[in-house]
Amino acid sequence: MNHYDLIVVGSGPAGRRAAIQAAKLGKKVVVIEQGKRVGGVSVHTGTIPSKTLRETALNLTGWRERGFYGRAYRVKQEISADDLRRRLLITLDHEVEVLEHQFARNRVQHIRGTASFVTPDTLEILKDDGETMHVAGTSILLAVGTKPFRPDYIPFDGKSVIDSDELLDIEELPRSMVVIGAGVIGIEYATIFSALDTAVTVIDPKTTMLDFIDKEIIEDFTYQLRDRNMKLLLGQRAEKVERLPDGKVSVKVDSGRTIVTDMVLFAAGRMGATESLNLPAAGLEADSRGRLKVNPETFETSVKGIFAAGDVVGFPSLASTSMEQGRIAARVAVGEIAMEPQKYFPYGIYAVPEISTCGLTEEEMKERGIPYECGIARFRETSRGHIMGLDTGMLKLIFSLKTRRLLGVHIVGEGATELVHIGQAVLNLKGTVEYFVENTFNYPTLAEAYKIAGLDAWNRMGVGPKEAPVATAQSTDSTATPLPDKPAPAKAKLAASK
Ligand SMILES: Cc1cc2nc3c(=O)[nH]c(=O)nc-3n(C[C@H](O)[C@H](O)[C@H](O)COP(=O)(O)OP(=O)(O)OC[C@H]3O[C@@H](n4cnc5c(N)ncnc54)[C@H](O)[C@@H]3O)c2cc1C
Ligand SMILES: NC(=O)c1ccc[n+]([C@@H]2O[C@H](COP(=O)([O-])OP(=O)(O)OC[C@H]3O[C@@H](n4cnc5c(N)ncnc54)[C@H](O)[C@@H]3O)[C@@H](O)[C@H]2O)c1
Repeated sequence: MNHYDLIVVGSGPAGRRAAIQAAKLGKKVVVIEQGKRVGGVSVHTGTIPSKTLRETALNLTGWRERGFYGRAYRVKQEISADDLRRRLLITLDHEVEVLEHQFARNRVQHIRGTASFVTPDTLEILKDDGETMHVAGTSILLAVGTKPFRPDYIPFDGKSVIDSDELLDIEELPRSMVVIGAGVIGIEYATIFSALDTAVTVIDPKTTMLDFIDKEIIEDFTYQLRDRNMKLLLGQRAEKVERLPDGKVSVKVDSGRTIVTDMVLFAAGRMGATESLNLPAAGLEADSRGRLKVNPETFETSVKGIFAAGDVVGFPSLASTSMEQGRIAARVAVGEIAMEPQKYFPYGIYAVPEISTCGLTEEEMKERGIPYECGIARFRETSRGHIMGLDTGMLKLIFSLKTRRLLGVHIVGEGATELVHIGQAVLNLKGTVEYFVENTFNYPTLAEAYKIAGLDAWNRMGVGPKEAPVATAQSTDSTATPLPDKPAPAKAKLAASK
């Protein structure tokens, strides 16, 4: 039986980062992956495919040009499912190739098969041909990710009633679609299909959506969705989903209405993929959603030497944070010091339009009783916005009145997921409103919105109380009142507890 310094189960963002980090430290590492190709949910059914689909949809529809040429403008009149898939396959091939090359040049071994515990330090690997083998490790990292939640009352058939993993295999673009679940996945796909001219209805039992985003941003976003005729049935429950003989699907909603549609996408959360691991053999137990509990600083489970990282540990369940969790877990597992991650990480929601956010929302400022001021810039006020034909999009900055520090950045509109990093850097480096007022930005750019929003807030903030540390654009830890911690340390530390 082969023995490794670190065995990694799963080759998604958490697993791949962990494996390469441990290999760079000179350790003997193996990655066990049950999928046909390495990359995990992120490469094959999640992040990369959905973002490629979005980019293809925006390009083929000419979405970004409609500000100039009107809503009827199209680059390609008839867009088929094959048009969308073509670009997807090329992108995924590149992703897998890069990953395989990284593994090869860092001498990370890769075994294809499903791993399950025999003892806390030994795993059995079941291969496709039915053969089994065993491997032992000084440490084991579980980076097994998640699977879509598929309740029994939904008649999934992979064609007209599907989950988000199946969406990439559809044969035809639906003319109408009901999306059940207004979470990140539901909203991203609902808005992408709406951009493709599918008539989309979103149903969610909650009366609000994407509650972790600043309310003013969600109001602007919601207005844009309604303006292009998307139906948002919030506070309503899809009670019964039935496939009809003519191939359509009927969705009965508890408000009394019944919607007949070409396709239903069920996107109401995901479950930790821990079923096949035989956790009791390792002395571990998952929660009711298949997730594992870890120490949020080390990512070690309750069993010494067994670590878990990525979506399987729950919130925030992002590819970006999963990578960092994997890297930290690997360093701890092989006995190296792991630097604590930066306090604030961004969320990027790749809907149409994009939303991105970092730091505290206005609602959180109020809850914590922090006196604040906001600055807002609309993209249509920027020259770059004029050049791009943008009539929507906004950036909102939130500053503490006491320390003048930036505490939140919230963006909806073109380029939001890239633009947010300027705000993220200022947040983590503890910069004040003066940074935006005194800094020169490239012109014409959308980044100029930071200057406009900064000035907007600064004009209303006055000079502030004498004791406020406003002398420099970047206040230091010793002079500034520390940024209040978010209540959930797990969020700040990239780990889960929700
Ligand atoms: C539709 C969608 C869109 C998304 N978009 C974004 C986005 O834009 N930005 C972002 O940051 N995040 C996004 N995410 C989230 C992101 O994909 C996940 O956070 C990320 O993939 C989690 O990485 P992971 O390493 O935990 O595991 P995963 O990527 O889930 O990979 C786990 C791997 O483990 C393997 N595995 C499981 N059990 C076993 C076993 N017993 N033996 C061997 N192998 C096993 C699986 O086959 C899988 O390949 C999206 C997710 C979805 C579903
Ligand atoms: N851009 C990104 O970063 C990105 C994109 C997609 C997914 N993700 C990650 O993937 C994870 C899963 O996303 P998700 O959207 O599936 O889950 P979610 O937990 O974000 O949202 C689930 C939604 O479904 C609703 N819901 C729950 N049960 C329901 C039911 N029975 N019927 C109807 N609606 C119901 C909930 O009210 C909620 O609004 C998220 O944690 C997210 O972080 C991230």
